[in-house]
Amino acid sequence: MTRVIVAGPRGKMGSEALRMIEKQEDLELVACLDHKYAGSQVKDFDELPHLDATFYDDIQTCFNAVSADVLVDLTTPEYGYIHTKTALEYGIRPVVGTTGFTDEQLQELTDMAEDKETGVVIAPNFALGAVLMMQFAKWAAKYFQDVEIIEKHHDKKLDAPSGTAAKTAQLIQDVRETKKQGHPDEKETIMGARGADIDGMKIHSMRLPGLVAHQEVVFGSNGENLTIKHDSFHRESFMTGVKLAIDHVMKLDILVYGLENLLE
Ligand SMILES: NC(=O)C1=CN([C@@H]2O[C@H](COP(=O)(O)OP(=O)(O)OC[C@H]3O[C@@H](n4cnc5c(N)ncnc54)[C@H](OP(=O)(O)O)[C@@H]3O)[C@@H](O)[C@H]2O)C=CC1
Ligand SMILES: O=C(O)C1=N[C@H](C(=O)O)C[C@H](O)C1
Repeated sequence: MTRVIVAGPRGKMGSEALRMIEKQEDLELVACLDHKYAGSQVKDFDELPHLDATFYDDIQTCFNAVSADVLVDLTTPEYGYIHTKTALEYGIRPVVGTTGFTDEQLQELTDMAEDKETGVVIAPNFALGAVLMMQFAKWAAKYFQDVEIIEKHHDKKLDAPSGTAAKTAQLIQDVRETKKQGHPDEKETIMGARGADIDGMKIHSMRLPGLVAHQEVVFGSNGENLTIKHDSFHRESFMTGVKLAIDHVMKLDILVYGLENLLE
């Protein structure tokens, strides 16, 4: 039995994670970390599963009060980072879905995990289709140098570009040489019109009510375009990946960034 704490239990992803955990015979929810409602039980909330697990609003109090194997963090960039560091200090293995960490923060957490020989999984996207979309994009980038990433999310999202878009760009960078795309003399008459720039490739972030999580990676060459597209229509799409990450993190002693590293 793996004992799990969920941070962000009332959120769109956190509540879905509670529903997933409730269905698993080998996972036990032992506590929740929120910044509100300390002392409440999960079952006190009508919209959450009928589970006996206490809400804590202080991470140290929480970690001192309960024995846990894994912290699943689905909060905000600011707190996700603090939670991940604190979990490592307590020897609790973090599974992090929270996006928006800087490269420096990711490096610091990587070094800390190695130093403590404690497993961490940070996955910018837990949906298996999205992981495949990123891998296909990396493959295509070997043959198509010009690429633009268009990510579309709900308008409650805090970070831009999305973690998935940033990870996709990183995977493409692994195989693509720096190239400034578009006309060499192009000028933006409205700032930002051409999107964010990574080594000359562009990322465009759309935020609209009604969207969940969607991305297109569009490659261009002479007389042809290749579009690789993924849509998450429901947050259930992320839960197979969350369970996979919980199972794997128990066997790891380093930080793994990206679910593709856990797939056969
Ligand atoms: N890796 C993946 O596959 C996916 C990752 N994400 C990422 O997961 C994160 C959460 O997304 P989502 O569920 O949509 O966001 P929500 O805003 O719906 O949920 C975040 C929750 O965290 C709570 N929270 C805020 N601060 C704290 C804190 N200090 N301690 C504990 N809880 C806190 C919020 O409470 P309150 O509302 O009261 O402030 C809220 O309930 C984001 O970073 C998002 O990008 C999302 C989908 C998929
Ligand atoms: O905030 C979201 O919703 C999502 N965040 C992740 C990201 O930033 O890529 C994963 C998915 O796109 C949904």
